[in-house]
Amino acid sequence: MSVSKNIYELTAMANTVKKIAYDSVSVVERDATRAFQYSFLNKQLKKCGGSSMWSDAMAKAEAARHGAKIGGAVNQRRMYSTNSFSHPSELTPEQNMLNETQRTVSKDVIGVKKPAEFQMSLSEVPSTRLARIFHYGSLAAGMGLGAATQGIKHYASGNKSSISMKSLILSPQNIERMAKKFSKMRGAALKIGQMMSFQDLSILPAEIQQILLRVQNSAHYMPPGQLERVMVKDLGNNWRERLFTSFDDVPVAAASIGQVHNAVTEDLTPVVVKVQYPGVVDSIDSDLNNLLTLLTASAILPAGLFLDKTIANARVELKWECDYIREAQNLIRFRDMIQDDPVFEVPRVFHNLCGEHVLTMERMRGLEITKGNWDQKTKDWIATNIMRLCLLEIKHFKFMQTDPNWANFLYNESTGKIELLDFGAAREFGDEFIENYILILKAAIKKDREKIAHYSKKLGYLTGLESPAMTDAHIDSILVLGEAFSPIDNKGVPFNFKDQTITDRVRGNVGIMLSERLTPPPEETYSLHRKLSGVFLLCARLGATVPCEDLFKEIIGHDYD
Ligand SMILES: Nc1ncnc2c1ncn2[C@@H]1O[C@H](COP(=O)(O)OP(=O)(O)OP(=O)(O)O)[C@@H](O)[C@H]1O
Repeated sequence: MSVSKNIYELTAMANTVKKIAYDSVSVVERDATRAFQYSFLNKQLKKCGGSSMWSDAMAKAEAARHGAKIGGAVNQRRMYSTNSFSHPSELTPEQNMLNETQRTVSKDVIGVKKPAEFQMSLSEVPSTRLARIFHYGSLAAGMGLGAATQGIKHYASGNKSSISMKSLILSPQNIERMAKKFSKMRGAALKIGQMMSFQDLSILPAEIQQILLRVQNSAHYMPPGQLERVMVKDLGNNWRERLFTSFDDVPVAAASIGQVHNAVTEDLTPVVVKVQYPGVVDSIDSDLNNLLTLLTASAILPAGLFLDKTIANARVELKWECDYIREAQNLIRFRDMIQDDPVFEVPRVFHNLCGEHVLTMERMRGLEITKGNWDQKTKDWIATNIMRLCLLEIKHFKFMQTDPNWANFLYNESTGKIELLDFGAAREFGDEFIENYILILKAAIKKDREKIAHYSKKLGYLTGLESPAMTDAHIDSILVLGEAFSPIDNKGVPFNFKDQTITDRVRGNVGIMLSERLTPPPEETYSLHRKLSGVFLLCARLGATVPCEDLFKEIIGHDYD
């Protein structure tokens, strides 16, 4: 490949870099980023021996024009670049090597970084809209530069094969970059990660799955001053002395919307206090827009996902999650619904210790269900009950805790109960939706393709104008969903999730479903399917055998009544 071809590809790459960055950043950030790109790319191009498309003079002129802003950007970058949480042992040798390379490369640009380490670390949540735009903008620019650097290295090493923009964008360095930035931003970025990891895992590129996993395992929490401001605003001055016997400064969990502290009330009841990160609620809209631009402009997400609808759904759920008053009401409602159930426990809310951004509830003592070293019988019992609860939520409660994150289910060995957490995204389903959805499920367990198509149209899942291939793919995926519950498949034998291939087979149909679907799925199915697939994955993770057919018969019934 000739030098001019290399330069041509680099130019194209640079244009994409600019597009990603420009689409995502504000005007102020844009100027700084542009100057940044010019000088950096110019330097890299010179290093690899190609003739520079941005001459020194041009770079200098740009640098002079934007000098002050560049200085500001570099300083901010230096300041923010010291937060790191990934442990090198979590990464492959190649990733570690690449990270080392990235550190060397980034030295040129942003100053020296601290070595990566995994621990709960303090980091201020960017809380103003401008600060958040800066972070997304710098991420976009960083990713673009990362891609350009990789491309330059590729050609400079004498490699003549061409390389796709997508593989450059999804380089290990950029994955690391995104995981770190999303963890710092928290809020929308983290939540989207969580949502997608259950809902759309099968259709996301493996690299994105890797980011989501990393982001979910991150552990940043607010510095004391930021925490104090939120607490004073909601609970008043001297809240600590007035309301608690003790309050642990270091949280036990730092999640997407808030962090969770152990505390003890005045009457010595152990509680947890969930404190929301400031600015998270106000930035949902702009964060989501920035994320959407970043992911689509960089071609990271595949086309045809009805992404707008997914994001619109995420927007609603995120706003729910930030509404701690709504979450408290959900906790009370769910606690009431399961009060006679011998298996489940929902924490009690302490109204006098709550506010708009502070939610105090009874501290549960169980252990996350995937973390205990229990015998298979206990695991089967846990999985069976979680599946039972899911069917109860559909048929009887018409109200569902829709976040199937494994951390939201605890098993308390001493009480023999399963404790349920996180009702932020709990939601109601209308009678009509549930009625039609159940009819689809019933048709699925009877393998009645015509009825699946019929009720899918009624529910708005199909328009009736789809290609036969699309209709077949849709019906096949619904049939797969019903398999665990079907008397035809199971004949009274409990379903073994250890050997199931359900998730893989649904994945097989996804390509055609996405490219040929004419209408986005009904809004309710986003959270419902997230929950269902989460419960399936959970049962698989526990290697459980679950009498799904019996549970379905008992709770939902097999007949079209
Ligand atoms: N009542 C409780 N008792 C004990 N631990 C709790 C309780 N509530 C929350 N936690 C701990 O805090 C973690 C985060 O809480 P929760 O899931 O409610 O917050 P969140 O902001 O909705 O988190 P995420 O973004 O992960 O969904 C839980 O996984 C659990 O470890």
